[in-house]
Amino acid sequence: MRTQSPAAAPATYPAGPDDGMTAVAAVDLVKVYGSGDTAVRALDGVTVGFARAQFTAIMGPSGSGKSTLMHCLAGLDTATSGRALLGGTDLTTQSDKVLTRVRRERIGFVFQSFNLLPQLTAEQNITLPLDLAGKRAETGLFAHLTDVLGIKDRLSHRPSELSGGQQQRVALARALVSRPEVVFADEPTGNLDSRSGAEVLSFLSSSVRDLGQTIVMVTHDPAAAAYADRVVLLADGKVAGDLDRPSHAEIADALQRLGARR
Ligand SMILES: Nc1ncnc2c1ncn2[C@@H]1O[C@H](COP(=O)(O)OP(=O)(O)OP(=O)(O)O)[C@@H](O)[C@H]1O
Repeated sequence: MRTQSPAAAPATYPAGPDDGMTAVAAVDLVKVYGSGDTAVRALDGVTVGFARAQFTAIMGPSGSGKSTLMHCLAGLDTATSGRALLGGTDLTTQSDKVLTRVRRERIGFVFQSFNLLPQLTAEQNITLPLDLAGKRAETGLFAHLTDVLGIKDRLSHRPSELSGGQQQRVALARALVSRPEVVFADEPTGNLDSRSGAEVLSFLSSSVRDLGQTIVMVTHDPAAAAYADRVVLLADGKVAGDLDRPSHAEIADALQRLGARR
């Protein structure tokens, strides 16, 4: 394990978050749910950048703010203060209408529960974000993704006719086919057996190498996080660690130390 690689975005920004290497970033991000005595400070001044063409896992104890951070960076939730930057766009100052377009056109999502539309075929699910944006897939990308993901002969099937692993592979193709600036994956292997989960993680990691995709994944599973180039640890709404290409054992150890600190 190294503490810093040349490709890794620094946790703070000597050159500023618009340094051209950073796909998405939080700058002193604060999120408070509720008010008065019942207020919860889910994010307590998080500053972290996620480099282009890198696979980062976000980990931390339950309630540490992982989902809140991802939701603020994806324009699904609004921060209380600070900045959530996607490329040069500060999501915290955008209207709901702009945020809807940003989510549809600039971000790919992969969820634990697949979130495919049941009435559409696999192919229609994959092309839906492009269809909504009135765009076509980059030449060859649809064929490449469906080939690599092994779903070419399943394209006319509906989700109910596919296994969980196949459904998640359809969701991966949907997330990547528009070449989004970042793919956010929320526990993408949470509903899969270990073999299907390993296939999904291998694909995510190869899409960084082969397509230059930027991926940010929230996970509880150290084995899943070990596929990432970098692991950012959260605790109590703050960044509590930043590991460069850690092994499974190093991740498990860091999580244990965080748990013991509480
Ligand atoms: N809508 C909400 N209203 C009030 N409090 C919330 C809300 N969403 C999250 N929280 C609180 O904010 C804190 C951070 O929650 P968050 O879901 O981001 O953590 P997490 O690290 O993703 O947790 P887990 O691993 O259990 O999914 C927790 O204390 C949680 O109870």
